[in-house]
Parts: sequence; structure tokens; C-alpha cells
Amino acid sequence: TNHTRRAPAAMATQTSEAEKEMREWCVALPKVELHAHLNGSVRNSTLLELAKELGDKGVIVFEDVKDVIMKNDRSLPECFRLFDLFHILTTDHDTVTRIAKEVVGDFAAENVLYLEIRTTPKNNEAKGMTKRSYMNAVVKGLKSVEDIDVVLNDEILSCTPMSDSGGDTKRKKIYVRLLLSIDRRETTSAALDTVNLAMEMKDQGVIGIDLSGNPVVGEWETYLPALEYAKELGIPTTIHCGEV
Ligand SMILES: CNc1ncnc2c1ncn2[C@@H]1O[C@H](COP(=O)(O)O)[C@@H](O)[C@H]1O
Repeated sequence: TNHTRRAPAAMATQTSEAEKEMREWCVALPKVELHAHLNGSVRNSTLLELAKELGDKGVIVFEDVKDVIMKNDRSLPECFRLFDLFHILTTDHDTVTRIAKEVVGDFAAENVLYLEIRTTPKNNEAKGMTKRSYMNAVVKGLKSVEDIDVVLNDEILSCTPMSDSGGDTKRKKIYVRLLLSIDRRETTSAALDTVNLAMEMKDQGVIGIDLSGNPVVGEWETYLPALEYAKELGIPTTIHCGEV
């Protein structure tokens, strides 16, 4: 804070010690994370690495993108421009698998015990991707976490062999559930596809749907049939609204 900067050196050190302790306490505290967007939770280092690869291929200009990724204090419109960039960087099956794996690992490292990840299933013909194959890539990522027990639907999906001595008590365990997001840019039929997919994937950790995306885009009437359909099917729903 400004206050800290103006304080004498000794006091500043004390404050930063206190801040450090508070941060450590927050990390150690067992937590529940209910609002993580998959593509909003990607490590900066991974984004930079992916941007570098696409820069080398001439798809983007790395230097421009680097500044955008590292910028802090973004406005809401800037956030949505950034998501469009993230989607260019992340949307192929292997990258989706990679980011899902890393995101779960990062939350577990911060002692999140129960994690709900929401993500927008994407059709991308150029990559041979359907909403279903996108979600399969996400689930594959969750199952490929090696050093943590990831529990989807109360079943242990990823678990390296326990030691012969009867189990390694130091292994972390995280319960992960998925919400399928409808992007406000989508059509009624695409939104209905997402609800059907959520129903199909109930036994793979999918526990609900979400309406998200740029709040200044789209019309409520477009998604209403999908939300009503979800209600009929008994699928729990979360909604982003009123942010502008
Ligand atoms: C800032 N507040 C917000 N309001 C509304 N939607 C948001 C959001 N933050 C993120 N998203 C939604 O999450 C997507 C990225 O993750 P996935 O591609 O789904 O994994 C964004 O494109 C947007 O649709």
C-alpha cells in the first residue's frame, strides 16, 4: 500500500513480514473454490509459453501479446478481449488437457479441498474439436494429475501407486466438480447442446451449467430455452449477471 511505502524501513519490514505471514496463513487454510473459469485460471508462464510458440509460427506477434498477458488492473472490456486471446492460445485438445491438469494442481497447492471448475465447451472445426471432445480433453487433464488424488464423483481418478508401507499420507486430495458454461455469444441451439452435454456427463463430475461471457453481449431470450430445459432436467444452474 502507499502507507507502507511511506513508513520507515523497519516498519515496512515488519509490515511485509505480517503480510507474508497472512499470505502463508491464507494458503494453509483449507478452502472451497466455487468460481474458477478454466481459461481464467491458466498460469501466466503457460500463457507466455503458448504465445511464444504461436509467435514463432507467425500466428501472433509475441511481443504485443506478452504485454497484454502481463498487464494488471484490467477493465471488464479488457478482460473479455484477453479471454479471446486466451482461447486462441489454448484451444486445441492437448493444450486443454494441459491447462486442466495445471489448474487443478495449482488450486491443490493452495490447499483448495473442493474445486468447481466452470468452462465453456467449444466447437472448433479447424481443430477437429466438438463440445464433447473439448470436455473429454478437460476430463483427461483431471485424470492425468500425478502427485495429487483428484476425486471426481467420489471415485479416485488419478492416483499413483501408494507406497508398499500402506499409503503415503502426504499426498494431497482434491474433490473436483465441473460446470459447463454457456457463452452469451452462443445461439439457442448451441446453448441447448451444452445442457445436453451436461446431462450426458453427469457421471464424469459435471454437476451443473453456468451462463457467462461478456455481459454487454447477447439477449436473455436467446439462452432462456436452455436454462428452462436445464431446470426441467434438474440440472443446477449458475448465472453471471448485472456486472455492468
Ligand atoms: C469477469 N467476470 C466474468 N463475467 C462473465 N463471464 C466470465 C467472467 N470471467 C470469465 N468469464 C467467462 O469465462 C470464459 C473463460 O473461461 P472458459 O473459456 O469458459 O474456460 C470467458 O470467455 C467468459 O465467457
